Amino acid sequence: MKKIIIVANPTAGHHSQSRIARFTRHLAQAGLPASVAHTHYPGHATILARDAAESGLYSHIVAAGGDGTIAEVSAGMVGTSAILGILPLGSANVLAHELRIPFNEIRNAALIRAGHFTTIWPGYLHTQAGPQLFVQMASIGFDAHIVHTTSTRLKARIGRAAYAVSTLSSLLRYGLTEFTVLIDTVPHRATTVIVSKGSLYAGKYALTRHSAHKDKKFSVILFETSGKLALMKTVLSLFLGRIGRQKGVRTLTAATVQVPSPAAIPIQSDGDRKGFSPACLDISPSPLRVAVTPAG
Ligand SMILES: Nc1ncnc2c1ncn2[C@@H]1O[C@H](COP(=O)(O)OP(=O)(O)OP(=O)(O)O)[C@@H](O)[C@H]1O
Repeated sequence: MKKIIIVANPTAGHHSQSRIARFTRHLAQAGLPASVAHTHYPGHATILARDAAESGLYSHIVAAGGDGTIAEVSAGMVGTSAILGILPLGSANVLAHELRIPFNEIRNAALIRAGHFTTIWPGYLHTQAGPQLFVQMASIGFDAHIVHTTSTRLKARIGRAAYAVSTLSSLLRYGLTEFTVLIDTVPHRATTVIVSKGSLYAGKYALTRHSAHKDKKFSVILFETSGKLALMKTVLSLFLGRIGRQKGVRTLTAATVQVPSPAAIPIQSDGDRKGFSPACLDISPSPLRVAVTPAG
């Protein structure tokens, strides 16, 4: 009989030993023996997930954390037959909202037991630091500056509200730079680019109408605005769910995105800082199986 391993990030926003213990207990009651491996440093989740996938002992590898933990676990198991489970214990948990993963441990354990999964195609971000898998979205420009300047301490204290603080200070301080972005090799000019697999942003805000998780494509949202006032309106429209109708914003579909600019434009993926441009983004050559409810 195959087992379950839970890769838990103790630094994730809503990490909870008691919730993991309850989840493990419910899995055991359903006849699924589960063990827990805690991460000790950034990137450790990839090593733990890779070892688990290569051992062939586990049907499911569960990422207990937020989008950053899910991305690191996914990087270790993408292309294998193991199924990714998600126990949403992060700050924003965008992928979990997107795939309608139960936040309740009892319902989540039942979902793992039922064995349903969907197949998604994650993205890869290539920078000077090497290739890094992302599951939900990456961005270059203003949006990434927010992530770069969000205080880890404040995030630990007030959770997602720390991003609101950083958004306001970034609106005042970020020097908007226009750069060239190649979308499926076609050049465009923008001050920010959001490259998204999903349809949601920062939790449950609507970014696009269509989720591209099951496609070998991204949704690419270009901010063509160059003034601060226009940027403020764009940010407001994002949080009001009206970004699709905002002047100076364009949504395209693509399989590759390149930002050749050597001008050190900030980059983030799945809510974590990922250095600066130049960068290239493409679709993972192998898919990922993710445990979901039949409706998810
Ligand atoms: N033991 C650890 N010590 C320090 N950092 C860690 C450790 N384990 C993982 N990390 C790092 O923590 C980062 C943040 O984790 P994660 O994204 O899951 O939580 P979050 O930021 O609260 O959630 P969300 O992305 O949903 O807002 C990960 O990208 C990972 O690199």
